[in-house]
Amino acid sequence: MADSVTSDDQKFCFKEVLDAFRLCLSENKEVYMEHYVAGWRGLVKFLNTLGSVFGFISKDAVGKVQILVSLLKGEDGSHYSTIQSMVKYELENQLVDLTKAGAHPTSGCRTLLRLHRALRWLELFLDSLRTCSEDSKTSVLCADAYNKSLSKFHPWVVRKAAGMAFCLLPGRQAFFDVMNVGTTEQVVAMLGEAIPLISEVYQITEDLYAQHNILDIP
Ligand SMILES: CCCCCCCCCCCCC/C=C/[C@@H](O)[C@H](COP(=O)(O)O)NC(=O)CCCCCCCCCCCCCCC
Repeated sequence: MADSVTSDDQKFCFKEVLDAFRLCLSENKEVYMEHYVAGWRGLVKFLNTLGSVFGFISKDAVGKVQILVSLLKGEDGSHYSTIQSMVKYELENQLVDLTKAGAHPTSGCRTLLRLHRALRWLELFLDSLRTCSEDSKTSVLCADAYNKSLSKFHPWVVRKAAGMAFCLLPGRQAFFDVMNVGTTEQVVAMLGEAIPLISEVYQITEDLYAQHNILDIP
């Protein structure tokens, strides 16, 4: 019994992701970095349960999460408590390469932008998972969401590798099982809760980056 409790604790549960995104927004709609990275950590954990073919995607996401965590925990960490404060601090202190790659390849603004673009893919993918029929193929849903969003930022070779990895995604039911939420109805309900939260975080970040003209950081 104790063993099964322990292994349950270690299992990924989609609720982790939901909770992180629920905590992301402050009262005045700032996005807390701590919870944003916690959301990504949960997603990476999910990805890791799908097998090593997704390793190259997971590695990139982990690297980016680590950069943000180091900034948050570093000596200037107080400036990184929200995405808004990060953008202000890094822009005011010329810590971002705005037009071409240069001295700041790991700025918070650049790193977060990469995850932010992937968040749009996630929003589309989760929404299609929520509404799809029983016989839908997750590989097709995932590729459609990718082609409508993140793919335009990726070179051919990355698009090709991603496309091949998508073909190895488990089917809808196995996918729902890995989410570890419960019945299909419960998964669909939890997706219905998570998607608006993810959308709002996405939109606030998008508007902030647009306002500062930093949506194209190289
Ligand atoms: C369901 C599993 C499928 C996951 C597919 C995610 C979209 C495919 C992304 C392909 C990225 C390939 C790796 C390399 C990327 C980088 O070149 C590229 C640019 O970075 P750079 O400017 O520093 O070079 N990086 C990125 O665009 C960031 C990608 C971050 C991807 C994170 C994906 C996390 C997936 C989480 C799955 C969760 C599903 C949850 C369902 C309940």
